[in-house]
Amino acid sequence: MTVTRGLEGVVATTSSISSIIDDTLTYVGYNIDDLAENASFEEVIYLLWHRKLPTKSELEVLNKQLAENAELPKEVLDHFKMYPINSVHPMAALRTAVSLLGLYDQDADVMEQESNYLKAIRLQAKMPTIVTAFARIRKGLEPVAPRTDLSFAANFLYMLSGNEPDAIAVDAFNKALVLHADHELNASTFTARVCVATLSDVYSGVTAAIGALKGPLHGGANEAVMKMLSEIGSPDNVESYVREKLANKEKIMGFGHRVYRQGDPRAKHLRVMSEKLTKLTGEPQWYEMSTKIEAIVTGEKNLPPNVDFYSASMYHSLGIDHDLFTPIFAVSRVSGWLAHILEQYDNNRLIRPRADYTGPGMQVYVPVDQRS
Ligand SMILES: CC(=O)SCCNC(=O)CCNC(=O)[C@H](O)C(C)(C)COP(=O)(O)OP(=O)(O)OC[C@H]1O[C@@H](n2cnc3c(N)ncnc32)[C@H](O)[C@@H]1OP(=O)(O)O
Ligand SMILES: O=C([O-])CC(=O)C(=O)O
Repeated sequence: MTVTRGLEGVVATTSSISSIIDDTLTYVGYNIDDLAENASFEEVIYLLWHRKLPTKSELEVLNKQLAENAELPKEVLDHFKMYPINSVHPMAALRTAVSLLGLYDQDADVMEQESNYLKAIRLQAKMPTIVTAFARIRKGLEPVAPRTDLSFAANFLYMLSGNEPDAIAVDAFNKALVLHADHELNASTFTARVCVATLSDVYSGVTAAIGALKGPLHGGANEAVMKMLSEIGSPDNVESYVREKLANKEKIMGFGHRVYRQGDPRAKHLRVMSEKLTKLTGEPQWYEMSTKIEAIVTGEKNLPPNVDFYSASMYHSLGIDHDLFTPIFAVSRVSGWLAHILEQYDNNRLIRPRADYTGPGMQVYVPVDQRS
């Protein structure tokens, strides 16, 4: 057997959702640069789920469906109050809440295409409400109910703070949502597809994907980047901190990628937003530190920053708690997970690779009282 560690380079499925070819990322053939500059996140959701950009009326229907489904069942809100609120990570809370939502969806196990599409809408609509409600409840604040007249990006920021966000914040947050929406067969998307390929339900697929996104080698890296920036504390400390880490063969979070070689095309958009927002908030040191880190890691290791690097300082500048960065990634990426889950159902085959066994050869069972 030939083992490909980490399945590097293995092509495990066909997909018509997003592609990475020669370091260019496209969603259904649209370059990510074009979408980041021009599209609303709602348009991107439609694009990923229907493989075409919506007409005005199609977009209005989707917006209405998302708005109408954003409220959480009371049971889910009450459940948050039972969590060990001061120690639980919001990604664990999100994973649990999505699983719990499945209990209150009577159609959770209905496997028809239309039913699965409607579940996709319900889940996409509720993800921001879960993340923001949990973020408030743990601070002793009441959750803020979703509004039907705000965009997806504006509604998230509104539910988080209780105040209507300004246009600059909404634009930046919308761009971040667009940039994180899908990424071919990344680890969490693959996890979702493996899960539903057993013909398990949509809630199970998304719950599994959240678990995979949580790790610091994947979506959890954005929070880890902010932890690193906070530890470094000032641009003057960057040089010694980074060089010591590299000398100890430790990884610098937010750098490197399994697929991109020249660089992650999403990072430049986040870099621009990080520069703008850190200046606006009077904390340019976060951006300055980030660019210094980039210069050293790129120079020493030839590793460019990935999507998680500049998103950290950008989200920080929006006043968002650091442990909400990865849940925000999930709020966007669930659109991609759901697109892949629906695609998997449409052309399903169980995903079941092999393992090259390296344990002992045949052994004879010895009863427990005869073992030394
Ligand atoms: C949304 C996302 O998931 S984007 C990725 C987010 N993750 C991170 O930012 C975490 C930091 N980066 C990493 O750990 C890796 O680059 C990954 C997980 C993204 C990709 O991993 P892989 O393709 O398996 O590469 P692997 O970890 O084998 O690294 C290859 C070599 O580059 C080095 N390397 C890779 N990333 C880094 C890094 N961030 N800092 C320092 N060295 C690194 C490794 O140490 C290894 O060196 P070696 O060959 O001398 O042992
Ligand atoms: O594709 C990957 O391996 C990780 C990544 O950048 C993403 O999921 O956005």
